[in-house]
Parts: sequence; structure tokens; C-alpha cells
Amino acid sequence: MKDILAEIVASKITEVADRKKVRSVQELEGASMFSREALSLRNFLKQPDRTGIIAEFKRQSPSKGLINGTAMVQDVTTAYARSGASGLSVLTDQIYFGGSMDDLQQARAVNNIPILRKDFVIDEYQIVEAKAIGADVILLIAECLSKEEVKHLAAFAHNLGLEVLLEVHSGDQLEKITPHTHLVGINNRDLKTFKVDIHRSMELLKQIPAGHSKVAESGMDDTDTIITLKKAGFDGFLIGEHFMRDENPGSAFESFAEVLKTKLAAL
Ligand SMILES: O=C(O)c1ccccc1NCC(=O)[C@H](O)[C@H](O)COP(=O)(O)O
Repeated sequence: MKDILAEIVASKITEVADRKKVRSVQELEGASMFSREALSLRNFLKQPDRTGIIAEFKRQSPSKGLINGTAMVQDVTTAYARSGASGLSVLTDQIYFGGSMDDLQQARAVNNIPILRKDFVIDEYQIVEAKAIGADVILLIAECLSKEEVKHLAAFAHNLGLEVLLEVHSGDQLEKITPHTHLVGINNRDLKTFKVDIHRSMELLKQIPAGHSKVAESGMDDTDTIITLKKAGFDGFLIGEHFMRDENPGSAFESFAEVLKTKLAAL
């Protein structure tokens, strides 16, 4: 079976080494966004007038190929934010997801809610980049980092004022949680088989220590699943494909959020 994560990480090592030659850390630290105070996704997830959804801008993925080749990042993300997204997730990986740092910068320019830099972070340099382009949160994937690497990168991000979403896929990875992994995401998608199983979120939820926001990730496409996960104790829901698959992702989000808000109000 193809190990896509290992392939992406191998490619990322070369990519980051190349980018370091083009832009120094000092240059990144001089960017105007670098001194901006980051927004807290943890706090936005608690705002009762929002949906708890971290709405993703994703053009393509290894599991699904092309999802949406025409959507415009500013149109989509402003519609997400206007309709009650608690945060935005913007793919910055170009090779596998068709995203870019420019996408995130464009989203930042027109939105005032937290933005997750969705990428495969393996090096401090990418965290400095994240801060320099206006991200508020970075993703660390437990599957491709050792416990020591998670500890180091999470503390590095925290010291820059960024929040960290640690993504786990199995119970043994929960031991990589540190005080600086402010949010813990359970990915329902097996990254080897691409099979999605929502029950994975339910099984691992109770093992996440108190004090960390809990996020369910991937494969969610109906409001009843969100309600069930919310009742079980999840604070956030990372959803991409369900909205991006629509010709107009912003209006797909709006309809979804309306139904969800009505159901949540009736609880
Ligand atoms: O989605 C993939 O094919 C994939 C492959 C390898 C690593 C990560 C991958 N997906 C990233 C994600 O976790 C999703 O973009 C995110 O959770 C949203 O999921 P969805 O709502 O199913 O688009």
C-alpha cells in the first residue's frame, strides 16, 4: 500500500530546504504580518454565535484528486466567515493539494477570524513562515513526527504566539500531546487506505486530556453527525470537501450552517 504521508514528508524536506535558500528567517521576521497578534482558535470555537466549523479551502487532495479548480479563495473564505465559521483552514501545500502561501495571505487580507496553515510541518522554518503570512494556528501531524519533534515544534509555535492543532490517528499517538498542543484533532481519514470512519473520533475522544480543545477532522458531510459529535464533547469540526465540492462552496457552507444553527438552537 502506498504510504502517501511518507511520500509527502520526503517531498516536503526538499521543498523546505529549497525555500530556505530563497528567503531567510530574518526576512520572514521582517514581514509586516510577523508582528501581528494571532487570533485564538480555541476562543473562537467557544463563541456561541458561531458554528464550531473550521471551514477549509482545498482545491485537490491525494485521496480525491481535483475537487474544485475554479473557486476563488477570497470569495469562498469571506462567505465561510460571514456565515458563522469559527475558523478557516487554508491548504498551503502546492504539490499534493494545489494550495499556496499566497492563498493564505489572500484569505488573511479579507478575514478577521483565525486561520490554520494546513500543511505538513516538519521544520521550525515553516512555523516562522506561517507567522509571516498571517496564520494563527499551525498543524502538527503526530503520524509523521516523533514525540520530541512535536514537543519542540509546538513550544516553538507557542513562543511565537501561534496555537497548535495536533492531529492524531490512533490511541498510541495521544502520548505526543503536550501543554503546547492547544487543540487536538482526531482525523477520521486513514491516511494509508483513505478510508473514513467517524467512529474513530468517538473512540479516541475520551482519552484526550482536559484543557485541550477537541476537533473532529475529515469525512463529515451532514449536520446530524456534527450534532452527535458536539453532544459527545467535540468543540470543533474541520470540514473541507463537502463545501469545496460544490460549484459555490460559500453558499454550500451558508445552507449547511443555517440548518446546523437551527438544530443546535433546538437542543
Ligand atoms: O485528504 C487527503 O487525501 C489527505 C491525504 C494525506 C494527508 C492529508 C489528507 N487530507 C487532509 C485532511 O485532513 C483534510 O483536508 C481535512 O481534515 C478536511 O477533510 P474533508 O472534510 O474530508 O475534506
